[in-house]
Amino acid sequence: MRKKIVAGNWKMNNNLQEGIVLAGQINDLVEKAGINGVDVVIGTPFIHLTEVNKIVGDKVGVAAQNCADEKSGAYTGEISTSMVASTGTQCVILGHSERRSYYGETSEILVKKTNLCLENKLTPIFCIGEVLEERESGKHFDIVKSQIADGLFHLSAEDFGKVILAYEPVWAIGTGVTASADQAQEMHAFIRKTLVEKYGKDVADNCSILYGGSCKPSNAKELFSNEDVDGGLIGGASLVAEDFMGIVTAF
Ligand SMILES: O=C[C@H](O)COP(=O)(O)O
Repeated sequence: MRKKIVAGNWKMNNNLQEGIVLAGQINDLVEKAGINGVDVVIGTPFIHLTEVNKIVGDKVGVAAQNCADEKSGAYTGEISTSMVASTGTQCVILGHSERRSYYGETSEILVKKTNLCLENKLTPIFCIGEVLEERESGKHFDIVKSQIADGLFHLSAEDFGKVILAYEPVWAIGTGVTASADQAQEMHAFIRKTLVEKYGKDVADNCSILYGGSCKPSNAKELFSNEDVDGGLIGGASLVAEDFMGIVTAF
C-alpha cells in the first residue's frame, strides 16, 4: 500500500534561527494533532539539517533539497549524500524544476544523484513536470514520461520502489495557478500507467506520486481526493506552520 506524504520544500528561505523555530512549530502541531497515516517531511537548506533533525520527533522526517553528483573529493562547495545522511536526514529532493532550469541539472546528472542517494539509504523525492509551452503544445505527457525514463528507469524494480515521485507542473510553481484536480489526476494516472508498463502493477501501485505547484490548505483536499494523488510537495505554504498543517490534515 503506497504512503500518503506531505513534504515541505523551504527552498532558499529561513536563516538557521528562523528554520529552528519553524521546524519546532511544525513538529509541535504534528504531534498535537496526532497525525497518523500521513508521512510529514520538511525539506530544509543544507545548513539546517543537523539542527532540524535534533528538533523533530519520529512523526516528522527531514529532506535535503539537493546533493552532489559525486561521492567525495575536490568539489568545492558541494554537499555529498553521505554528508546529508550523517545528519540523520532521510530524503533528498532531486530534479526540482528550479535546479533543472537555473543550474543545468540534466537527466544524466540526476541518474548519478539518484544512485548516490540510494547507496546512502536516502529516499529520492524525484521531481518531474512540464513548462507551460509544453502543455500548450500537447507535449506534457511525453516530457514527463521521458524525465522519468531518463532519470529513473535504469533502476531495478526493487530500487525504484524506494523512490517518491513529485509531479510539479512548472507553470503552477509559485504562481498561485494550481493544476485543476482533473489535470493533476490525469497526469498522475498517466505516470502510474507508465510505471506499470516498465515495472508492473505492484511497483506502480506502491509508488507515492505527490503533486506540487501552488498547493494550499484551500485546494489540498480536492487535489488529494484524486485516486492517484498521494500527497503534495509544498513550497510557499510550507513556510507557515499552520498553512502547512492545513495541507497535512487535508486527506
Ligand atoms: O517544491 C515545491 C514546489 O516547487 C511548489 O512550490 P509552491 O507550492 O510555492 O508553488
